[in-house]
Amino acid sequence: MSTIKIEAVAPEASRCGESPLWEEKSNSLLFVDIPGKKICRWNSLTNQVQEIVIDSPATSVAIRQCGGYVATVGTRFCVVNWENQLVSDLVSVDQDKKNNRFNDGKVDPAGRYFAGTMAEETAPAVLERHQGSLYALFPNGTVKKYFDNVDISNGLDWSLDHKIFYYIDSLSYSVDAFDYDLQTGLIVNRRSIYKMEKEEQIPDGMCIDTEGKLWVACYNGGRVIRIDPETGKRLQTVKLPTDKTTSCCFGGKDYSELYVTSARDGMDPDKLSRQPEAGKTFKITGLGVKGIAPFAFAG
Ligand SMILES: O=C(O)[C@H](O)[C@@H](O)[C@H](O)[C@H](O)CO
Ligand SMILES: [Zn+2]
Repeated sequence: MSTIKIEAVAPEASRCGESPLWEEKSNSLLFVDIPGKKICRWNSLTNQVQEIVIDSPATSVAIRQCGGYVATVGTRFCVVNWENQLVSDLVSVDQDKKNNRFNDGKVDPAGRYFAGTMAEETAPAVLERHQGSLYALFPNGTVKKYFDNVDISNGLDWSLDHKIFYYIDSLSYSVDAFDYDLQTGLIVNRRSIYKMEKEEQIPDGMCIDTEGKLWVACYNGGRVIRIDPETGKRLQTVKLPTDKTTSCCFGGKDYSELYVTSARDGMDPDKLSRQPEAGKTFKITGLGVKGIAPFAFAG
C-alpha cells in the first residue's frame, strides 16, 4: 500500500486555475488562470513559472502537433506561440452571445480540440443558464457544434478504446457518457454514468487513468473522486486542502502523479484564511495508478 502525499506546486496561487496539462518534452505542467487571463507553464525541474497574459479569459490549453499550443480564449480558438508570446485567433464561436466564454477543453485521440462554452458567471456557479454549447475544432480548421443548452461546459475525456466520450455539464451534477466515433468525431446516445453525492458538490474537470477509471475534481467539494464508468460506483476519494478544486490531469514521471488545480475567487476572507493554499496547483503522489499522455491538436 503506497502512501498518498499532497503538496502545492508552482509558487503563485491562481484566481481560478484550470485545464492542467502535462507536457513531457518540457517536464512542465501547463494550466490557465481563467479570470487572471493567463496561460501558465510550471517547469517541474526548475520550479519556475512562465506565463502569457492575454486580453480575455484563457480557459483551456492544449499541445499542438506541429509545435506550440492551442488555447480557448474568450469565445475564440487560438494558436499560442510561446517563444514570442503571441496568441492569434483561429475561429470564434457563440458570436450571438456576447456574455459567453469558453470553459474547459481537451484534444481527442484523433487530434480534434473539443471545448464548450458557458455564460460568464457573476459569482461561482451563478450565471444565466442554458447558454453554453459543446464544440470541436477539427484539424482542417472547421468548427462543429454538437449541442447547445449547456449550463457550465466542463470536464471531458475519452475511454481508452476511444469508443466513449465522457462529459460534464456541471449544473447537472452528473458525469455523462456518449458513444464516440473516432473516425468522424460524432457523439450519440447520451446517458448519465455517475450522479454526484451531496458533499461532492459540483463536478468540474476530469481525466482518465490507465485502468479506464475517471478522476473528477469536485468544485466546492475539496476533493477528487475516482469513479468506475462501467458500474457507476465511486472507488476512491482524495481530499485536498482547499474546497474549490477545479480540474485534474496525470503527469510527471510515467504519468504517475495527479495534478489538481484550484480556485480562490469566490471564497470569503474567513475561508481563505483557513485555506491559505486556495488557488494553488497540487501534486498528488502515491496513488498507485497512472494516467496517459495528452493528445495533441492535429491542425
Ligand atoms: O472552472 C470552471 O470550470 C469554471 O469556469 C468555474 O468558474 C467553476 O468551475 C464554476 O464556478 C463551478 O461551477
Ligand atoms: Zn472547469
